[in-house]
Amino acid sequence: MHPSTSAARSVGLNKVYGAGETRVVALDNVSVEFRHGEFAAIMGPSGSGKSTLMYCMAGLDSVSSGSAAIGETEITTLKEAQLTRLRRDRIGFVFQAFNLLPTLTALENITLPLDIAGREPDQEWLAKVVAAVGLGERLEHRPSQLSGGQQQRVAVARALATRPEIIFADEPTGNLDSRSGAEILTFLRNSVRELGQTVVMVTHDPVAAGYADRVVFLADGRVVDELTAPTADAVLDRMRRFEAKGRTS
Ligand SMILES: Nc1ncnc2c1ncn2[C@@H]1O[C@H](COP(=O)(O)OP(=O)(O)OP(=O)(O)O)[C@@H](O)[C@H]1O
Repeated sequence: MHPSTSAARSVGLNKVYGAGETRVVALDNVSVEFRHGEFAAIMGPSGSGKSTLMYCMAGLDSVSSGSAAIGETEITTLKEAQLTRLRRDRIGFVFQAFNLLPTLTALENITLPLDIAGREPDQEWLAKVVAAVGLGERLEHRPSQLSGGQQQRVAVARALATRPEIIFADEPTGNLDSRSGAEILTFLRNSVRELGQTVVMVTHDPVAAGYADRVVFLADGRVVDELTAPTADAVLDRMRRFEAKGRTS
């Protein structure tokens, strides 16, 4: 889509929570770039700053200093209303909890962001997304009539419906068994490969990270490494090294 530009970028990003005794440096000078058409994973031990990085880069949380951009738009200086619009129009989100509306059907949940934005759906695109979700007749079912994996597929389709510049997914397989998790990861993988989407996913799981094109590793709020074309084994091996280092330092 935009091969030469980045989909999201941070430069020298810092995020500090609290003050005095309770001060926590969640992000320490993080510079990272996610390219258009890339499926990237963010990994690291618990508390390393993965969710904070995602939230700051997606304009869901404020930064303490440094810069964060979506495409060419610097987001740290935007006013709340502008940020809301940017999130609505340019970003898709998938969370660990599926966050579907219980009174709407699966299909209505998928098209909800378009309705909220008052946008006419791109019918061709929507048809592709709906076909990719693979729910068939269950599209008319309500979330409570769907399995966890099916509900999360609806949530991914909802994120795709507006054809956002980038999708941020926070532990999208965290609530799923391994088979449903694999379906979601394949769906995300295909949305990048076949539909040209850009996905950044926070995960704990080396198997999930193995679906990505690239893994960025965080430790203590810093980017400490990255791996291109990762396998689950290579990711696990890297994680073990950081954890061993953490114990000795
Ligand atoms: N709202 C908050 N107030 C104070 N400290 C916070 C807040 N949110 C996060 N932190 C702290 O910032 C650090 C990074 O947290 P973050 O949730 O980004 O880590 P994570 O790598 O996503 O962890 P996990 O894998 O356990 O979800 C942690 O030390 C955490 O305790």
